[in-house]
Parts: sequence; structure tokens; C-alpha cells
Amino acid sequence: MAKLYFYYASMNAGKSTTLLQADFNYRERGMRTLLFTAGIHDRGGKGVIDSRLGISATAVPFEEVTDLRRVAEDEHYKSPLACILVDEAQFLSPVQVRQLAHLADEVGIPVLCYGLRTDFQGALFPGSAELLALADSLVEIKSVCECGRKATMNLRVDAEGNAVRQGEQREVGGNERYVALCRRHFMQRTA
Ligand SMILES: Nc1ncnc2c1ncn2[C@@H]1O[C@H](COP(=O)(O)OP(=O)(O)O)[C@@H](O)[C@H]1O
Ligand SMILES: Cc1cn([C@H]2C[C@H](O)[C@@H](COP(=O)(O)O)O2)c(=O)[nH]c1=O
Ligand SMILES: [Zn+2]
Repeated sequence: MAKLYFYYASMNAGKSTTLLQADFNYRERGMRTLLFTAGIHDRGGKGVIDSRLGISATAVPFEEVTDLRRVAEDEHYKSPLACILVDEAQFLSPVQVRQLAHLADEVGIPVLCYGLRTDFQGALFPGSAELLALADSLVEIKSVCECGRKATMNLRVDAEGNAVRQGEQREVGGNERYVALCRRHFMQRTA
């Protein structure tokens, strides 16, 4: 029975690395996979899943209107897919999460999604909320705050390192723009 998985973490926790390791394990054994990443997330290039460790892979970039079910079914019926892996899953729409659930439930392909739970204001991304509601398995990838506690929040900072409290939910960036913190320090920094 195929399942829908949500591997979630703060930024810079190893999500993309874990995805790429899982993908390699399938492909090393001759099994076919399909990778998706958010088109907006072009930090390593559009349609590229890149890890801070330096490994990367090409992926199908998804936009708000992309029908993931149709893309995956077209590929699957050309040649069976053993697994679908989605990076930057926080950028999925709720409808796209349900498309992925259909692929697991009705087409029988395991779907592994990797992404953030919450944004720079501590609010759930819509796609993440849908995954938290629907996924069969919720797996936390752990990382640490500068204080040693588990990092669960994502602080957006300006060039001087000051907290940014207002703005658009979607803003692509890396370690220069975001810092993963524990709840205690996130609340202190954004108070
Ligand atoms: N030079 C390095 N040596 C070892 N591990 C590293 C190095 N640089 C980054 N990492 C590890 O990679 C993690 C970030 O991996 P990445 O897949 O880019 O994270 P995410 O996708 O969650 O943002 C860091 O938390 C750290 O553990
Ligand atoms: C907190 C937060 C993050 N983002 C963006 C910034 C990056 O492009 C991705 C996460 O990248 P990761 O290193 O692979 O975790 O999400 C955003 O748009 N809005 C936010 O609030
Ligand atoms: Zn802390």
C-alpha cells in the first residue's frame, strides 16, 4: 500500500540532502523516480534540487497551476515509477497535495514530500498545512538552534542580521536571509 510522507524541518536542516539520498537509493537499484521542486525556488537554478552539501539533481519545476497528478501519471504509464519525491513542498497548493494523495492511493506510487512547516512569521504554509492534515507519515528532520535546542522556526533577517517581521510569505533565500531558531529565541527575536 503506497503512502504519502511529509518530512518537515526548519531551514538548513538537511531536507534536500535527505531527499537526494532517498532518490539515490531507488535509482542505484534500477528503480525509476520522479522529482519535483518548486519553480519559484531557483536558488540553485530553476528545476534543480540542491543541497548545501553540494549534491544536486534536476527536477520538474512545479508552479501554482501545475497538475502534478497528470505529470506523474503520464510518466508512470510511459515507464513505471517506484517513487515520487517533492522538494520545497511548502510551496505546494492544497489542491496539489490532494493530487499527490491520489497518486499514492489510486495509482499506488509512494510520495515523499520534503519542506518547511512554517514561514518567517511562524504561520503554516498552506501546502504544509494540507500535508500535516493528510500525510500518512509525518517525519521531523531535526536541526539545532544556536543555543543547542531543537530549531523549529525560521527567522527572516536583513543584511545587518536584524529580524524582518513583515513581508510576503514567499521570498526565496538562503543562510543570508534566514536563520533557523528554537521557538524561544524566535519569539525573543520577533517580539
Ligand atoms: N560543509 C559541510 N559539511 C558537513 N555538513 C554540511 C556542510 N554544509 C552543510 N552541511 C549540512 O547540510 C545541512 C543543510 O542541508 P540542506 O539539504 O541544504 O538543508 P535544507 O534542504 O533543509 O535547507 C546542514 O544542516 C548541515 O548539517
Ligand atoms: C522561512 C521562509 C522560507 N522561504 C523560502 C526560502 C527558501 O527559498 C525556501 C526554503 O529553502 P530550504 O533551504 O530548502 O529550506 O523557502 C520563504 O519563501 N518564506 C519563508 O517564510
Ligand atoms: Zn535557541
